[in-house]
Amino acid sequence: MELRLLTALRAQNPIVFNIANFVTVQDVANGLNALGASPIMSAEVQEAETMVQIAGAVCINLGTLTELQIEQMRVVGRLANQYHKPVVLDPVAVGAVPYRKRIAQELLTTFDVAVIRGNAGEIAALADMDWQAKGIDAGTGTGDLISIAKACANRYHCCVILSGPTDVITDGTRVVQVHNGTPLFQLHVGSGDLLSSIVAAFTAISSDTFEVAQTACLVLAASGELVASQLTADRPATFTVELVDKLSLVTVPEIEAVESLN
Ligand SMILES: Nc1ncnc2c1ncn2[C@@H]1O[C@H](COP(=O)(O)OP(=O)(O)O)[C@@H](O)[C@H]1O
Ligand SMILES: Cc1ncsc1CCOP(=O)(O)O
Ligand SMILES: [Mg+2]
Repeated sequence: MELRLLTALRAQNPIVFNIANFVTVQDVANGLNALGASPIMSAEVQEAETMVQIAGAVCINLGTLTELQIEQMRVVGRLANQYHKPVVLDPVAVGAVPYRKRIAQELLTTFDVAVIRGNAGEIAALADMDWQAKGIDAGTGTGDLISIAKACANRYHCCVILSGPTDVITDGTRVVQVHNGTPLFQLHVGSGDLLSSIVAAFTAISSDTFEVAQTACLVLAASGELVASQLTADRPATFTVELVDKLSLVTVPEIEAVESLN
């Protein structure tokens, strides 16, 4: 685990170009900004090349995809590969909506991604493994999460983050699990979207994708855990606001004091 990467991210303030969804776009922008990255969002394919050129990394989120946005994703993904900018894909609800799964799998043949970040329902769907996803949420299943994450990583030749109560990070061979977090994340729509964009921010400052994926998971999960530990009741709105503040203020020693991974 390389928490020095958080210090480096705050020093470098990398631009993260997000093809976002209209549900959580501002949460993602504010969370990235608070952490120390520099978000930019765009829905116009005509400016795709400039966006990719100025960005340190790209995050493509399928949350509210449209045919127009899918074409933008194709163009941006190819440009990101051309300019050697890492791409993080957030395959929102591909386990619940066959159309989305088809689009995600088509995109994954169109350009290379550094990381796929999704919940169990989404990662299982991309790996064509049994799971019962529920809308945007993980849903339920009996499969082994590490096997599912590895299968996805090996199928698409990238790092995979299977997020949830425990985040499973794998490059298809190596596995690290981050046990930090809080159930309050499940009451905050946009937690996963924010994590995917934070992963992208870290990929902009280090080429060790497996390392940065773990670090990003730890930073967000530990920040949420620290916020939850100070709340006197499960308040979803307060958690959301406090989380953004914590992303701005959290220190490496604070994270080290609570980190739980194996
Ligand atoms: N029950 C939980 N307990 C602790 N942390 C959680 C829990 N559910 C999700 N998280 C955390 O919330 C963040 C978003 O993950 P997840 O909820 O899986 O994404 P999504 O919102 O895309 O379904 C991750 O940092 C994850 O560790
Ligand atoms: C509710 C919803 N619908 C389409 S995208 C979206 C937000 C998903 O956010 P997250 O996956 O981070 O919970
Ligand atoms: Mg999600």
